[in-house]
Amino acid sequence: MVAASPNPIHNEKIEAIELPIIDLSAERSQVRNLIVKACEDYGFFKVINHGVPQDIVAKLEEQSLSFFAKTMAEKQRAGPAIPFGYGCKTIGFTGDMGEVEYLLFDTNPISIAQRSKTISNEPTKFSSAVSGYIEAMKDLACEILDLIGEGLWVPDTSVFSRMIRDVENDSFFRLNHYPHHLKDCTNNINSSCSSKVGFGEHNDPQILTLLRSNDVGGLQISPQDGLWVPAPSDPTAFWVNVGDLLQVMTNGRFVSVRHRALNNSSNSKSRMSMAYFATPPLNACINALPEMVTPEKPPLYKPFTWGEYKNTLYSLRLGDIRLNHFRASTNDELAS
Ligand SMILES: C=C1C[C@]23C[C@@]1(O)CC[C@H]2[C@@]12CC[C@H](O)[C@@](C)(C(=O)O1)[C@H]2[C@@H]3C(=O)O
Ligand SMILES: O=C(O)CCC(=O)C(=O)O
Ligand SMILES: [Fe+2]
Repeated sequence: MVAASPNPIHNEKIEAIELPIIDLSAERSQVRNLIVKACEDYGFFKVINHGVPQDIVAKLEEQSLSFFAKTMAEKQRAGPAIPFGYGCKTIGFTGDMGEVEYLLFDTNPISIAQRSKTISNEPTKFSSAVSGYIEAMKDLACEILDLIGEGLWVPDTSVFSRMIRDVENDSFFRLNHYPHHLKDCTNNINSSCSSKVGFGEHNDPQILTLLRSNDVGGLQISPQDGLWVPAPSDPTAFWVNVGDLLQVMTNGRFVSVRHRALNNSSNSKSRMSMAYFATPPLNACINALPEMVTPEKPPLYKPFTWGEYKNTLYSLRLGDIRLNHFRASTNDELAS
């Protein structure tokens, strides 16, 4: 079924496919199999009954809203996002732009407390809302990663979550705000110019992302070239994205999901999203797990550390397929 959603780019198909929804309170053996299937089919799924207390989310939403409602001069006190701080319209360092403003953090509570002094008039309140949310996201990410370890039947089921629990983990956290553009808006909500790219298409580089938004949609995934599938907003749930590192560790069995966020000017309200990026330590060696490699399926990628990957990532454009820079040589290439 082709949906009537506004499409910013011609020759793209927008299709309303039902994306996997996984109830984390269901029986464990069933949950882990459903998660593995969703990671193989889409690299993307929604979790419900996840056990994250609603007040943790509500506190952060309130703090974020009051930050984004400030004047530009006040917001800029949070410093440019190089790489952490406040950013408006520019994404990364290589010229990418989008209809978005954001705050990017590392997940160390001390640096969050420090940065909060430039963000809020009530820094302790802001910092405890961000750190409390990050702690809950870390637990949820580790629980999902343990289920993945079990579902893949690897002998060490904590192989993924251990990297995130490591004190040296390099996880990031991001608050995105997509201001609605009433001035651009005509009365015709089907107008093709009513939708702009908020956050351009890309793959998340890390292991796993947990994404939560308010009740304003805009997120889309691309399971194949030229096809976009809306991921409807659900403020009570989390969307889970497989990132590049999990694709490498599963030797391509799981897919790093291509996604983007549109800023739809026909919305009466701004979209706000919160993204936790579960990331290993800089010195963690990223390689296909031995159980994922067979003579018929040799490693698809060369081993690298997260630090090496991170350096490459900042030198590339948002939409680049970064993993192409780490492909293992094929037998044919070696022979030539
Ligand atoms: C253009 C860029 C922004 C980004 C770093 C990069 O050079 C390429 C990857 C981008 C991305 C996408 C997912 C996350 O939002 C992010 C924090 C990340 O780890 O990689 C962003 C980076 C960013 O905004 O700094
Ligand atoms: O806001 C969204 O829905 C997507 C954000 C995103 O993909 C990101 O921050 O990496
Ligand atoms: Fe993303």
